[in-house]
Amino acid sequence: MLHPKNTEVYFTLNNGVRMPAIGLGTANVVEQIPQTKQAVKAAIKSGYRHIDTAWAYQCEDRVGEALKELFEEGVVKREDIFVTTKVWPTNWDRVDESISRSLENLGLDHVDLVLQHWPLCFNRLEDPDGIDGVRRNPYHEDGSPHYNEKGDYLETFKTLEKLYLAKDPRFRAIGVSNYPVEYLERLLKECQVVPAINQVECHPHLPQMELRDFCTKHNIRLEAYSPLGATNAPLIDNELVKKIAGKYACSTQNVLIAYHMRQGVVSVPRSVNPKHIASNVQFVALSKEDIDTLNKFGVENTKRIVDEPFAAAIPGFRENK
Ligand SMILES: NC(=O)C1=CN([C@@H]2O[C@H](COP(=O)(O)OP(=O)(O)OC[C@H]3O[C@@H](n4cnc5c(N)ncnc54)[C@H](OP(=O)(O)O)[C@@H]3O)[C@@H](O)[C@H]2O)C=CC1
Ligand SMILES: O=C1O[C@H](CO)[C@@H](O)[C@@H]1O
Repeated sequence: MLHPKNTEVYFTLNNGVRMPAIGLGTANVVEQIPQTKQAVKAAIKSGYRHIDTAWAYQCEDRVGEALKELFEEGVVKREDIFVTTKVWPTNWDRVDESISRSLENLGLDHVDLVLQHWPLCFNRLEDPDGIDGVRRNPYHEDGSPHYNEKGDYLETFKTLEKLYLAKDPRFRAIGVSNYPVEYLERLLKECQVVPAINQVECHPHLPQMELRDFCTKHNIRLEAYSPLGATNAPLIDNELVKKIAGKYACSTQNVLIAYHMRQGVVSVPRSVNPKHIASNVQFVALSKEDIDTLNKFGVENTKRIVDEPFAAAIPGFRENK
């Protein structure tokens, strides 16, 4: 039986916008930021039609340069691709400006999706080495996060909602990231627009079963970040994933991506290696039984890999640290 490539699979969001099920992640480690442009070009040429970026990744300009060249070369048109950007917690009360800044960096007149990056409000500490002169991750001298104590994390989504309802042409859909169930419950009580996406860490060590069920029930699509286990892709050496990959004669990377695709979850594996980028598109018809096995493994061996001390205020993120 012929299967599509991962890049040919699309999911429909709750407002009717179609989103490619796989995208290229661009949260490159600092030394690799200059490689972002060639990674985006390699991805689009391998069939990807979705780029996941953010103001905080300091590479929107490089994503933009790649897209500009691809448009000029006639490889793709703007309407063929899906671009996501995000509003960082230092910009929690400057949503409008943050979106404009991202568009300026990207050289685009609109993105497809804007996410609230984290349900947090940071103080803006001036820092010449920061982003746009502001420290990205602000901490007090004692190491505690520099939260804006008067800030309410939901304000950011409420502003996105206001712009969305006013038909702001700068984006087509809005969503959140790193929202646990209790924050989504509050959001659904206080807002009219249901987020199209909740982008969270998700992989066989963190299957997010409760959050996934909640999102499915409320028509919020889950999107998996760090699908390979973040930098250096540690999950590609997981013994259970290796065993399952053996059954399908595919790579463990392909199983890790299929795990999401087959459950209706968007995923955004990052790579700056054109061979990896191209190989990550191989579709695997992972069976329900194998997905259940991976989910059971995650429930019994739950492990959050991405550990951000600034996330301490969010329920479920750092209680055991
Ligand atoms: N909303 C949020 O708070 C967050 C969002 N994200 C988003 O999710 C994306 C993905 O998550 P991220 O944490 O970056 O990590 P991933 O789980 O995507 O893993 C990235 C690592 O996997 C390696 N890799 C990729 N493909 C292969 C392959 N085929 N074989 C071997 N190694 C491979 C990459 O190395 P190489 O370059 O050498 O291929 C890189 O070291 C981010 O880039 C970002 O866009 C991530 C974290 C938080
Ligand atoms: O999106 C993001 O990527 C970085 C690195 O994992 C993290 O701080 C942020 O949420």
